[in-house]
Amino acid sequence: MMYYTGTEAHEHLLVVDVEDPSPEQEETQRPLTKFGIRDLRKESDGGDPILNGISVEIPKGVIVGIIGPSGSGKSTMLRALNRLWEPPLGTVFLDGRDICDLDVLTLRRKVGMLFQLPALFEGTVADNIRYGPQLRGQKLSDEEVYSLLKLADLDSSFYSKTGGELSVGQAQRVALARTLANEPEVLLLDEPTSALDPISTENIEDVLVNLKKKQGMTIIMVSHSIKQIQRIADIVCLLVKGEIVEVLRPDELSEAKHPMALRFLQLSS
Ligand SMILES: Nc1ncnc2c1ncn2[C@@H]1O[C@H](COP(=O)(O)OP(=O)(O)OP(=O)(O)O)[C@@H](O)[C@H]1O
Repeated sequence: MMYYTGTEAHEHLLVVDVEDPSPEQEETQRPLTKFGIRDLRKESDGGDPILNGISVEIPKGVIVGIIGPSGSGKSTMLRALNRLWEPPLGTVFLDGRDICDLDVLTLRRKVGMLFQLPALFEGTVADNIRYGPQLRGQKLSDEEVYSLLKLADLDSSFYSKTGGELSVGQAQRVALARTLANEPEVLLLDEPTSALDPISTENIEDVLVNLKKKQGMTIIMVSHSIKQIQRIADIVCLLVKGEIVEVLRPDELSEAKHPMALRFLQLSS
């Protein structure tokens, strides 16, 4: 199924082939663009570009991989999407609305984020999962906690465990379940599996692909692993020196034309 996701005036026009959109998405004729990112710019104190005019349309219900050399601005770009960092220039639109017009807590509920290392709060896994809804005065039932655990591929025995009893991979899945408890529409992931072993990595990748397929979740993931991006992403944005220099499908990476992007891909493969 093809989704045309750009505008004529825009630098990056994407036609994305999305497999298996959920039936709900088909029925509601979903809006095509989740994030519209316009000309994000930031210079370092020395005048070097950190973000050098990032502009891209991010479609709904796809996994977008963000790759590029170290220091190219991947994390900075990601953090701009839920206002963990505010760029001095440029605009981010979520469903067509400038994210600066949204209440920041509402924004962060809609746009959840997961980092490289999971940081769980004190208390049990269930306490962690209940935390976000509780802030809004909502108490999750045991069944709701179990179903969030299941969504993150954890069985019910994790309910009353504490952080100290978990492996890093399990803790990352609990952190994911805690984020999912807020019912986000978008997940931002900053190298979520780089501290995990291959089995835990595969578990997380499976969960992410299921979230996309079953819930139409939009997932934007920074990764250093080209192989991982090739396994799960629908679109790849290649950043070099604060600029998106290529937007490709994972199977087109060898066709990258930008010399530094090509070099990066060759060295990383
Ligand atoms: N608020 C800031 N002020 C000044 N410099 C910053 C700021 N945020 C990031 N930088 C610098 O911008 C550059 C891009 O950083 P960023 O962490 O976004 O890159 P990255 O591509 O995610 O790198 P890595 O792959 O190593 O994690 C780095 O040189 C960083 O030191």
